[in-house]
Amino acid sequence: MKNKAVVTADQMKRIEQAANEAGLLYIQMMENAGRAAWAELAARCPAPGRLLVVAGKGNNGGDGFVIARMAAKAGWKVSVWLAEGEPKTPDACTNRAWLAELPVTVLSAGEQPDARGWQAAVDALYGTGFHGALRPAGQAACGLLNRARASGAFVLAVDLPSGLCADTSEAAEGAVQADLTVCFDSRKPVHTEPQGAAYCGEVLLADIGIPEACHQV
Ligand SMILES: NC(=O)C1=CN([C@@H]2O[C@H](COP(=O)(O)OP(=O)(O)OC[C@H]3O[C@@H](n4cnc5c(N)ncnc54)[C@H](OP(=O)(O)O)[C@@H]3O)[C@@H](O)[C@H]2O)[C@@H](O)CC1
Ligand SMILES: [K+]
Repeated sequence: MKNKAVVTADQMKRIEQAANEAGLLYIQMMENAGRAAWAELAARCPAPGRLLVVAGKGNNGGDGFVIARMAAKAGWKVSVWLAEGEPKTPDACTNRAWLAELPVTVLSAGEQPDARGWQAAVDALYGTGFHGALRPAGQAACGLLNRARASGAFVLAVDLPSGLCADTSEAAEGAVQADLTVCFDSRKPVHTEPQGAAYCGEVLLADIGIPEACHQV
């Protein structure tokens, strides 16, 4: 794809809004984002194993539910940890509901999984909506992902590692260290500035189908 401009979280929201108004619905963008991230993970971890998806309450968590669905269909043994409780945004709720039809273990906020024994872990806790410091639940979830990585799991960050601010690259104490970050449509400053990029690992930009014309916002 073309090397697009780096955009802020707010610009990204406006680009997504323009795409939605042009007919590429938000839920389709979430589907495209989750599938693109899953494809990159599957390419790096081709043998199905145990996958942990740590999901937040926003649309970043929604992308994580898409990944969980794709992984389960591909034969992975998938657990989803709702680290901050049930999702709150409509599209994330829809994708959460679709998991009920699959052999996916869903853990509530109070059921923290073990950090060991995962081939891969997906950080779908916070994306562009994160700002400020981590609260206790976020600290626990980011800590778990970092311990899973220390125990050998390959960590994929969805859009950006949780605990980082997309616009300033500022890293909250305890932020996630990823092996791979798949970002969507356009890079944000966190992907290009050294302070943020150090947490991202490899950065891949995925096309989620947004038409070029929608970037003139
Ligand atoms: N828009 C689209 O169509 C598409 C968007 N896409 C995806 O959506 C992502 C953006 O989603 P989003 O805007 O829902 O925000 P998101 O990153 O999930 O975070 C919100 C959550 O974070 C929380 N939170 C924030 N700060 C916090 C703190 N300090 N400590 C603790 N919690 C904190 C906040 O909680 P609250 O403050 O409301 O209690 C809320 O629950 C984007 O990165 C991409 O992955 C793709 O699917 C493509 C289509
Ligand atoms: K994330």
